[in-house]
Amino acid sequence: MIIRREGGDPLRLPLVAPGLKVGLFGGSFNPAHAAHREVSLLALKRLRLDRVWWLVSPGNPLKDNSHLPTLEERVVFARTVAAHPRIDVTGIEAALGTRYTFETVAALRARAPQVRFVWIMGADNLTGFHRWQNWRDLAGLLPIAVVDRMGDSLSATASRAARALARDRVEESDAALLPTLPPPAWIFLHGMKSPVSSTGIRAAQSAGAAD
Ligand SMILES: Nc1ncnc2c1ncn2[C@@H]1O[C@H](COP(=O)(O)OP(=O)(O)OP(=O)(O)O)[C@@H](O)[C@H]1O
Ligand SMILES: O=C(O)c1ccc[n+]([C@@H]2O[C@H](COP(=O)([O-])O)[C@@H](O)[C@H]2O)c1
Repeated sequence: MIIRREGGDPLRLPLVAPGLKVGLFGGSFNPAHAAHREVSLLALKRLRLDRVWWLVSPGNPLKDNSHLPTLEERVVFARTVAAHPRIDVTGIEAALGTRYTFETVAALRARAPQVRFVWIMGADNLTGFHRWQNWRDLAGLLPIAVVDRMGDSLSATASRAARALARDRVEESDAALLPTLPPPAWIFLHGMKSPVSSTGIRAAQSAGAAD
């Protein structure tokens, strides 16, 4: 399996061991920013994860990707932002040839069956989760941690997916148990309300370029 590490060489799946607790944090990372790092650190701490893998997407299947920088450019920059010994920035989806999260997670579980994977996403993604391919089956593949995001708390917790999965919601005080729980199981983690977004950064960059 190919990922890219420092130096840019194609590599395999990051090292795994039985029982390792790994958070999967997928995104366009166009560009990566401080809130991505903050979400990862929050998940590492609250879920007691061993590692977080950033899955830099070849292209979100629900977004227009015509102006997306190359995967390599996004991975290289994301590494400078992540800069943490327990965060691996990867291009796993390109290596697997998957784009939909359900396919990615199914492939990873098949390749590393003894790893305890958790899907991590911001609250905005819970709001639209019911539009993801096979979202109910995805929720049945691995526990999910949703991290609060400025402007998205209410729409996320009242969303179609949140209502459909209401019985599977885990108390926040049990966050450390989430990676070991049989799916479907999900949690909404408070403690972050960052307004930072890639959209805002791109807008500021364009405004700066126009000056
Ligand atoms: N400020 C934030 N707070 C919480 N989660 C965030 C925040 N920014 C991004 N995320 C989460 O990080 C993951 C990757 O997001 P992405 O790379 O699309 O960044 P983004 O800032 O949402 O980008 P864009 O503005 O282009 O949509 C998603 O699960 C998203 O919800
Ligand atoms: O599988 C899907 O149908 C699906 C639909 C929308 C988004 N996703 C994934 O959600 C993650 C966050 O996407 P983004 O663009 O908000 O950074 C990223 O890993 C996408 O591949 C997945």
